Formats: sequence, C-alpha cells, structure tokens
Amino acid sequence: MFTAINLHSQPSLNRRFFRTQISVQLQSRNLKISSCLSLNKPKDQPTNVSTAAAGTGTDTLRIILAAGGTGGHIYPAIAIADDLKTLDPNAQILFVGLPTGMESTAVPTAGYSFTPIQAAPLGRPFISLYNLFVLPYVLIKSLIKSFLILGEFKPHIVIGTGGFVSFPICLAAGLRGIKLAIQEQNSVPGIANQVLSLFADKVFAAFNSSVDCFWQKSKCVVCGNPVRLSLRNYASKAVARRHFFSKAVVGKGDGKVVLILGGSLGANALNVAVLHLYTEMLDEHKDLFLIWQTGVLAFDEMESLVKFHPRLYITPFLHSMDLAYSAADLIVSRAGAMICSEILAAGKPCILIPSPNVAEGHQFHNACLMADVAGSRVITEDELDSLTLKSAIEEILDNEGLMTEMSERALKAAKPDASVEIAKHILSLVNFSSPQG
Ligand SMILES: CC(=O)N[C@H]1[C@@H](OP(=O)(O)OP(=O)(O)OC[C@H]2O[C@@H](n3ccc(=O)[nH]c3=O)[C@H](O)[C@@H]2O)O[C@H](CO)[C@@H](O)[C@@H]1O
Repeated sequence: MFTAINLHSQPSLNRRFFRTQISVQLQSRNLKISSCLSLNKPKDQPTNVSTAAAGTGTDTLRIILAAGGTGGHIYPAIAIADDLKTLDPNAQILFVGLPTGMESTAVPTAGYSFTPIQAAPLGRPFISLYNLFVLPYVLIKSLIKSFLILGEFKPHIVIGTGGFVSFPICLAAGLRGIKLAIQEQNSVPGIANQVLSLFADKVFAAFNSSVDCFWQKSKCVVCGNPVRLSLRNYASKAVARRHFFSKAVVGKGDGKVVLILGGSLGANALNVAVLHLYTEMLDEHKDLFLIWQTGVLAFDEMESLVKFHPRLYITPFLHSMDLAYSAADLIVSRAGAMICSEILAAGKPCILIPSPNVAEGHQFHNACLMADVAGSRVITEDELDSLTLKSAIEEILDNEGLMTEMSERALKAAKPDASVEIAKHILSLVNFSSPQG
C-alpha cells in the first residue's frame, strides 16, 4: 500500500540501525559543534567569565543562567534572559552549559556570554559502576569549577532551567548562599529540580500539577513556561507559508499545512510513521502541505529515503519556529513541555505523541494536560503507526469546527507572558528595580 519503503517488515533492525547512526553521528557532530564554538561567538559580547564580569560596577545586576542539553531547557533560559535585558538593559548575563551541548552554539547565537562546564546525568537509584565512581568524580569536578565561576562572576542570582548541567552550578550557588531560582517546564518535576528546590529561593512552575509534586510547595509560583519573544509575534500565514514552499505551489496560501515536530532532537518513531504516510497523504489531499522536522541525527537518513515533493518541506531543525507555527493549521509533535506551551501560545490544534523514554514519563503527563486544557489528541508510541496517525490528522483537518474549537481552547490556556512575569519576580528577589519602570 505504501510506496516509499517498507520499514514495518524490519522493526528491530530499524531501531538498531537508528541507534548506530545516532552514536556515530553524535561523535562526529560533537567535533563539529566544539569547532564551531569560536566561530559563533558574537563579536560584541564577552566570551568568558572574567570578561563577562569585567567592568561591572557594584550596582550592576549580574545573573547566571544554567541550562543545557536540549532546546526544552535552553530556550526558556534565553526567553528569561531576553526579558531580563528588556527590564534592565545593564544587567550582565552569563550562561553556563555543556561544552558540546546545543547551548554552546544557541546561546552565543542569541547574543549572550557562555562558559562551559563538564557534567554528568544523575544516575538512577541503584548500585552501578557509574553511580559509584563516574558520577561522584564528575560531580566533584563540576562543583569545583562551579565554585570558581561563582567566585569570579559574583552573581546576585543563579537561575537553573534544567538539563543535568544546571545541577552543579545551582547546587554550588545554594551551598554558597547565593540566591537561587529554578524553572520547571514539565508537569512532573525531575529529581534534580526536586533536590535543588531545597536550596532555591523560588521555584517557577509551569503547571499547578508540578507544584503538587514539589517537596517545597511554599516556594513555588505558577507562571507557565517562558516562551521566546520571537514566538509571541507572528508573521501572516501567507508570508510564513512562502518561507517554506515556492510561491507557485503555495499560491495565496489557502491549503492546509501540517507541521511535524520531533522536539529539539527529533523523534525516530514519529519519523518512521511519517515516512510511511507522506506520499499517500500528499497524493490523496491535493491542498495539503507538510513541514517535517526530523531532528539533526536522523536527517540524512530520512532525506535519502524521501522522494522530492513540492508540497513537502523536510529539515533537520527549524531556525524560524515563529514562521513554522504561523504557517501551520495542525501540529503533530512529541510532548516536550516547551513545544506544548508554544503550541498553546500559537493557538494551534495538535496531536501529541509523548516520548516513553523520559524521566518519570513526564511527556505523557504533559500530553494528558494538553488534552484536558486544549482538547489535544494523544497517541501513545505503542499505538503509533502510519494508519493511526493518518486517520487522526484527517479527523481534525476535515472538521473546521473542531479545529476552531481546539485553537480557541489553546489560546485560552496559553500563558504568553510567563517570561516577563518570571523576569519581574527575579528582579524583586534580588531587590533590583527595573530602570524601565
Ligand atoms: C528527550 C527529552 O529529554 N525531551 C525533553 C526536552 O525536550 P525538547 O528539548 O525536545 O524540548 P521541547 O520539545 O519542550 O522544546 C523544544 C524547544 O526547541 C525549539 N525547537 C525545536 C525544534 C526545532 O526544529 N527548532 C526549535 O527551535 C522549540 O521551539 C522549543 O522551544 O525538554 C523538555 C522540557 O523540559 C521535556 O519536556 C522533554 O521531555
């Protein structure tokens, strides 16, 4: 039935193939990322701790933002930094993250100083070589580096938005009695943020449900997730669609656009399902357009298997998420907390496929919450195949009334000003009033 390639016949082989691909590409990508580090440094920005702190008077606000690993932790930190800068343009901001993580390029690109530290993920609670030897060694090393950074930069506050790299510097700040705030994106907090909440002055939670899980409920304030400034203002649908498709094909932009997102790293299960359905869907629906973000690691593989189609845009990573959200009528995505919050802010109907491979199954809880507040459809990875996904997409696209209802509910549940609210809380935590009033 499907003309592209029959991957169903070899599911286990496929998974193994993807895993091998991932580890091989990861190694080469790490090399590429570290070598781009210097190329991506903004010229007008200081690039390390001492130069970032240099010239700062005693009355200049100094903030460290600790974030890393994936976009879901890095972009909320950048959103908070942008709003802090709007409120206090003189504030000195330093980001701390992994030397080879996505943050090492995303942060300098956003115009902020970045200093790397090595860190390791907290192990699960069982006895293993990793937990007994590797973790304590890396943790002690990263704590020492964190104390040095704190001593040199002298921040008034440290803000952690997650990723295991944020743990040592936040812990060091807590131990040194420096003000500490953490931001939890998910509906269920991870263990690192639970531990850090013991030292934190404030916990910015995205959802009420995560407050219920925190040991330190009195420190929590529910603000929503900090959505980037660029995702709070959208271009028109027609302009956005012409960014992805040729004018001759997209015309006045009357067709339907489905945006497929695998999260900042991509999602193999979703890629395989889309690979099986895209030709049939595009053939059956002549007004349908697909924007498909595969993730960097799977892109070469997917691109080599996909046949060119003028109504298909395939990319490893979307650098203009504002245009992607604006172009879309329907979004099919993993249930990462930031993407969920951005979908609400954009007011779009969505189908969510939560990743089963995340701590405490938090994406499933995020997806259930989205179903509750915005009527989002949820397909578990066990249920996911091309037929299930195709009929879920068609059910929504064929029902204008349902699409409008889902959009309205999403907009009603959105908290687009979360980042401004968090920035204001931070200024009051450190007793700095905004020069902007
Ligand atoms: C595998 C994993 O650990 N996933 C976690 C990670 O997801 P992940 O990093 O995928 O985070 P989200 O899906 O929540 O957000 C991704 C962020 O990257 C941006 N983006 C994404 C794709 C793209 O092509 N371009 C782009 O700019 C999005 O606009 C968004 O701001 O952090 C989330 C927030 O803690 C968690 O809920 C997820 O469970």
